[in-house]
Amino acid sequence: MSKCPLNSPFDPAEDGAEMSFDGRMSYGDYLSLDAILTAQKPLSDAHDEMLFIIQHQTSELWMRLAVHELHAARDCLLAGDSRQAFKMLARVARIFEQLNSAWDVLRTMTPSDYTHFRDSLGQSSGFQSYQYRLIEFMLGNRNKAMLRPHAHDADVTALLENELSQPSLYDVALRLLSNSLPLPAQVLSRDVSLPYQASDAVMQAWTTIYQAPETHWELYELAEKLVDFEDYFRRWRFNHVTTVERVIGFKRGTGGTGGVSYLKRMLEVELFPELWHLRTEL
Ligand code: HEM
Ligand SMILES: N[C@@H](CC(=O)c1ccccc1NC=O)C(=O)O
Repeated sequence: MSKCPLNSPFDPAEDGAEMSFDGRMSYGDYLSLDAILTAQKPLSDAHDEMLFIIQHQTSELWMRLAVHELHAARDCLLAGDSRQAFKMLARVARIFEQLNSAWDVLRTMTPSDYTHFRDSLGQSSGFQSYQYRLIEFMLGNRNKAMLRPHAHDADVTALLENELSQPSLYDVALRLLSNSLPLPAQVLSRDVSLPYQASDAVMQAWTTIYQAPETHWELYELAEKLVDFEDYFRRWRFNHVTTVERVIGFKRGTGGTGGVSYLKRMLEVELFPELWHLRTEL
């Protein structure tokens, strides 16, 4: 007679599942779940504040991985290991795709829901996300004014300043490009802590790559990986500003900026300008 599953439920221990974790590392130990799952501390009674907190915390976790991958990708490019770097850049693009999908969850929060706890946020804002700023700095969108909200935190300031002292991912890409096609000295020895200025000579060089991809395959692949990433990054910015307009309209931001007007201005930022402009020339 076959056993009835309801009368004698399956015991995974019979299948070898470990059931005793006294003194042994468990799933929760390895992942530090005690710390992560007790880090949600709503300041109001509003139901949606939990959504808001978790949305931001998960975004910061994905950004942590993006920083890890971007660091490694830049190191690989500097060491001449482009293939590894391409893998990492592809992953960073996927991370941003993940962040883009996540807006759908936050968009279930209506303006009325948000007003129940917006005042509790004080003057805090995503504008003060140091990981977001680090990602922008790593990619090449460098603006020293963005250090100021972090002046109260010496460690974060040091982290961001250290990043500004190193060539950005795009600076490294241009150094690789210059190994195959000559670039002006002012591009290669620029002060990397300053914002990047688009250059005709760089656009000419990238245009040459795109006109004969098969003879410059690695540089072509690198360029397309960068464009692919910027494509996802632009979508993130667009999703953000659209969600913000939907939730707070044209109110000023808690961080003190004009809100939607500031975020719309950021939509115009080009991380890898020549890689977009060359397309008109092909
Ligand atoms: C209802 C949801 C949200 C609203 C109303 C909102 C609103 C705003 C506003 C108004 C700004 C401009 C700065 C200011 O004055 O505050 C801003 C900046 C920012 N927000 Fe959000 N935000 C939302 C969700 C998010 C989420 C989920 C993230 C993910 C981490 C995020 C990350 C950022 C970042 C990184 C900036 C700085 C952007 C830059 O400087 O280019 N925001 N947000
Ligand atoms: N800047 C938002 C507040 C906000 O969104 C926020 C506040 C604290 C922590 C993260 C936030 N998210 C993104 O800016 C606002 O003006 O309503």
